[in-house]
Amino acid sequence: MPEPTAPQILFDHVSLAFQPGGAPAIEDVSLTIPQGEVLVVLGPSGCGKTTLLRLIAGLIRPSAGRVLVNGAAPRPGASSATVFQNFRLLPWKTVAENIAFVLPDLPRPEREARIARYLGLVGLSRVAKSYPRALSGGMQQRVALARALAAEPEILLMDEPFASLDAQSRELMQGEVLKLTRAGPQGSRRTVVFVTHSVDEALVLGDRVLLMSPRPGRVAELIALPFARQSGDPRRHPDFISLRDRLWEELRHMVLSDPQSDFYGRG
Ligand SMILES: Nc1ncnc2c1ncn2[C@@H]1O[C@H](COP(=O)(O)OP(=O)(O)OP(=O)(O)O)[C@@H](O)[C@H]1O
Repeated sequence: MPEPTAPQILFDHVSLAFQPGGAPAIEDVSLTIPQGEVLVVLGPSGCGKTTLLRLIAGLIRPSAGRVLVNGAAPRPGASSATVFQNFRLLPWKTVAENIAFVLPDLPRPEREARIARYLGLVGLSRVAKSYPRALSGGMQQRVALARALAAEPEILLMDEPFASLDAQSRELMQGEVLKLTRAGPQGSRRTVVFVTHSVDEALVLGDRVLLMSPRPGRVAELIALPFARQSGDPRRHPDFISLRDRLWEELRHMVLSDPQSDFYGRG
């Protein structure tokens, strides 16, 4: 399979401080993400994972350096859609209306077809007419995922989207993300930047893993996964366990050596 090459997302020596002159949340991050890649971002709490997503979404601008998406500064809502951990469904709208809300410009038959397609994909066709309060937290999160997918963005930004799901739903949803991102020829595949705290999830879903170190957030390592896009369960690949152990050890070390971490100096 040919390697994807075009840098759809470019970070060029990017630093960001939330307060002018304050300590940077992320510092000197340089990175290219080709079209169609699934990049999983892993790192201790506070290392700037969400900040990275918000920069790609165009919600914040770098204090130094450049972020480019398709060669231009990103504009909110232009080429990406985000699935947050804290799904933001509108409580006064039904499940179907929540999804319709992000598709205002589509003619009605097409809009309804999209709603049906993506609700089917997340296994929730039967609750289209329900209100969010009638659904479990996990089901609401799947609606939020369907809503982001239904917009069919070029880039899908996922911020711990499965953190609140039960183990079974989480695994099923990971399978759906894999189907979505693996299907289709290069060029038609969606680019995904996926933030997680789970090393296993990172290794199952990613083409590459970006490991970030904290305070300020920097690129600690970029790892091309040897089992990405291969048939079969990546967890059975001979390199899976050793890579998982290594990443765990690096994360553990980062947390134990961070003076601002609750676990500083332990272990
Ligand atoms: N709006 C903001 N104003 C000031 N500081 C902020 C703001 N948003 C984030 N920060 C700080 O920037 C740093 C990076 O935050 P960010 O949320 O990107 O980290 P994260 O890796 O996603 O954390 P977590 O894993 O806990 O979600 C943290 O120190 C955080 O306190």
